[in-house]
Amino acid sequence: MAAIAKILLLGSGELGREFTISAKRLGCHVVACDSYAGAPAMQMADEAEVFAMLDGDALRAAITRHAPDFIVPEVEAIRTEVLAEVEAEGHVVVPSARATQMTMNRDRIREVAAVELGLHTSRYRYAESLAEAEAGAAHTGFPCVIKPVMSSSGKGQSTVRDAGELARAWDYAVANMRGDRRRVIVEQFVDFDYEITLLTVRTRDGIRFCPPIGHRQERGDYQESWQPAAMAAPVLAAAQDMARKVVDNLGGFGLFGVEFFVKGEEVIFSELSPRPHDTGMVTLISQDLSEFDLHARAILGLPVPQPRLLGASASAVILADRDATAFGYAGLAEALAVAGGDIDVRLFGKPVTRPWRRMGVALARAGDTDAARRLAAEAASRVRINYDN
Ligand SMILES: Nc1ncnc2c1ncn2[C@@H]1O[C@H](COP(=O)(O)OP(=O)(O)OP(=O)(O)O)[C@@H](O)[C@H]1O
Ligand SMILES: NCC(=O)N[C@@H]1O[C@H](COP(=O)([O-])[O-])[C@@H](O)[C@H]1O
Ligand SMILES: [Mg+2]
Repeated sequence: MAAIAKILLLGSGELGREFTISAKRLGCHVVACDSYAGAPAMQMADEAEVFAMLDGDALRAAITRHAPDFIVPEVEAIRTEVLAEVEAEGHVVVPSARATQMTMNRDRIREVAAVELGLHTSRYRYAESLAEAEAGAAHTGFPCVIKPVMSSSGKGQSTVRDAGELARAWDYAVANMRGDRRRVIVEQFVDFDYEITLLTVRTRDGIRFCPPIGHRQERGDYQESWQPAAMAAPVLAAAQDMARKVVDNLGGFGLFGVEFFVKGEEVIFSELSPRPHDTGMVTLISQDLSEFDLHARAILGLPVPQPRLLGASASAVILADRDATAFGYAGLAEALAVAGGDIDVRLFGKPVTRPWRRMGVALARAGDTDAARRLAAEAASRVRINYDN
């Protein structure tokens, strides 16, 4: 194999797809894995493997069969105990088996951040029953946010305004949690002014920060993001200091998406991804090196320069609204014709639609972030999904 490195990619969604493109440009061989065939990254990769990554035996078999130089998780739902075992046997897990274990479970990363590192977080309690959730809410006060400790993209998450809504939130969390732990975190609702993702790259030559990314979420899932987010210098410095502490604790090399809420001068750590972040897709148009390029370079031990911002930019998601296997796209030309800035679109090639499933993203670069957000939203709205059934 005349590749510079072999990568086993665990998870093959849109983030893995762009990462695969970045890694392949640098001469890597990529084996893309996920639980279904034809996943976005598989369409770009050298090889594909379909299996349940929470199945420890299947995961270990894939690692043994491919003997990769780097194991690169792309989703959280992975049998991370196996990653810890193979790391101990000499495999390289990106960024580290510890990082994947801590971030797969909200309670574990919360303990690292709030207890071990003493970072400022929202008030919280864990609960394994409705009665414990009620006690948790008594501790946080209302409103509070209930989330399964194992979930992502807002799945199973709800905001509870009063005690009467708790039972429904508990049931919803239990019904939508993944993995095998019936546990939720009850978090104080933070009435933040804005929230950011701070893309933080841990390289052999030290830490690099991308300019902060602002974003807006609905149903716990991201709708639009923009870069740079306007922040006072001391507030950004405080976030950078916290991000540095967390990624140094987790260890390894690669890019992390560290999430914060900001209220006035107060910076509240929320959570992080030890991998490229969905809100960071804006870097596909905003930076000379995207978050995917930075992740690839950091993993491979290549030089990682300070990323350069090319201009104020934004991303806006393109969502499906129903279940379908037969569908097509229209309006791409109209989207790319949006005037007033530089426009681009990514369609992920997902084989089926679901209500709210992210199928693509529109990107825009303009004079300022407000203009970029307007253009990205306009471009996203012009891409239509035509359902045949
Ligand atoms: N305690 C809170 N107070 C106010 N808003 C919150 C709180 N927790 C979560 N949110 C809102 O919900 C969004 C999603 O929450 P969080 O990042 O914890 O979920 P997630 O499922 O891990 O999402 P992702 O995987 O996309 O990062 C946050 O970005 C924020 O907008
Ligand atoms: N917030 C995490 C996130 O955005 N993850 C991205 O979504 C994919 C799953 O999408 P799907 O649910 O449409 O298959 C994941 O594979 C990853 O690329
Ligand atoms: Mg999040």
